[in-house]
Amino acid sequence: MQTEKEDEDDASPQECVAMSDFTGSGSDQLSFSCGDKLLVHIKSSSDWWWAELRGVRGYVPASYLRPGDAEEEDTSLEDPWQDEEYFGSYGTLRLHLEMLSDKSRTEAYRQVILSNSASLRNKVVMDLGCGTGIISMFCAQLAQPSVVYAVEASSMAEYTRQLVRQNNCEEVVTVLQGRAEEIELPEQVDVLVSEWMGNCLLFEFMVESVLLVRDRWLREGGVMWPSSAALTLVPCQADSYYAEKMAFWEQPYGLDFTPLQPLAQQEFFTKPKFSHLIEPNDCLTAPCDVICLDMYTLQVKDLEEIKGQFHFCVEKSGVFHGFTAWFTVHFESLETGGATVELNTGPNSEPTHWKQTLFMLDRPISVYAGDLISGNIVLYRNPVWRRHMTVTLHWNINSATEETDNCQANTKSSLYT
Ligand SMILES: N=C(N)NCC[C@H]1O[C@@H](n2cnc3c(N)ncnc32)[C@H](O)[C@@H]1O
Repeated sequence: MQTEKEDEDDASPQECVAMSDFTGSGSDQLSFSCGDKLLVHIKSSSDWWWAELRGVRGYVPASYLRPGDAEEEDTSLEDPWQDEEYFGSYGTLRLHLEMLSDKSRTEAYRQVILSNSASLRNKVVMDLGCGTGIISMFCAQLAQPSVVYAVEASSMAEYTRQLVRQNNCEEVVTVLQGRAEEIELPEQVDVLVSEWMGNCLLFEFMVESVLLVRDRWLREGGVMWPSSAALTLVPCQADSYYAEKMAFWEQPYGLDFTPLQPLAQQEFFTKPKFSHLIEPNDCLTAPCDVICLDMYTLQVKDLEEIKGQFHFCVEKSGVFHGFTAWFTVHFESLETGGATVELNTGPNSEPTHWKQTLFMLDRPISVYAGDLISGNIVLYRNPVWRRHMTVTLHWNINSATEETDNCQANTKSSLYT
């Protein structure tokens, strides 16, 4: 409960920076990510302060914060892009095997090249973040571009050169090792193709590199592949996940372990579950595209905070365990009026290695046909760790049944680690 004092607005709140992630428990604690800038209004005690982050107030552990004007600690020594770890992970085969084994993803890019093969003749292409070079080699095999600049920052690039030679593509494909936004090309490109999508569409924020390269190397009238991207959300039930992580503690081996359930909620339900596979009939409503990105107009500054609204009408009564998110990207045709290719990572399409992302509610709630779940989603890019973001969901449930015209305000903030 807020004391009288905390209701007052203090004269001059102090800006502090979070030194690590914190996941609040209960409704009066405020969650934040490492690097977030908070406004401290009241230093209620030596341990807990009353603070504000992006308009939401709550208690925060004082030990997690340092004054905003304090000397940057050794975190400034670390790369905010964590490139060593990031490109290191792409220097091994594990992630490339996962991506190449994803037929839905890889065949979609193949289909894009195939269906535009005639128009690709004599075109200059860049494959940004080419990995093993699969898309570049599709271009060389299925079309006749004049050149494909296959750009790869990780040490995989040296193997990519071998694969290009091994598959007789060296006439067309030139492999360049380096961060795409830092390399020099001899010419502008007609087509910028990249497979940049991460969990929840934006995680990794490779999309920033795509935008920087677009602005520097894509010629006037050039084509972006993907051309657009959408993040889709749906309220869902997640019985098996709930049973596995929460109901489990009710009576393991005949004992009552329910005192551990608050811990389980904190540990398992406060962060998103990547690689969740939702069944179509887990969806409680029709899904809604909450964020739509136009790859021709999207700006890097827009990535700091991306907001989307949603209004869901419950189609069938059930248990509302959480929200599931996925993305869809579209590849426009090089020919006017030509067919657009779609890569959809949702539950009604072939599964992909991204699967879907599940945001569990702190506690499930029964909903009934006709109930309205409306609110908004905000993707906040981490101001320090530039490949990370926080996803915050605010929603209300307006019950359709007369007896309970409850309108509960709820907030869920899921931190990406
Ligand atoms: N979520 C994804 N699609 N990740 C694919 C990332 C692939 O692109 C590479 N990559 C990511 N960012 C960049 C960049 N700015 N420049 C060059 N290669 C990059 C990365 O090494 C990996 O091979």
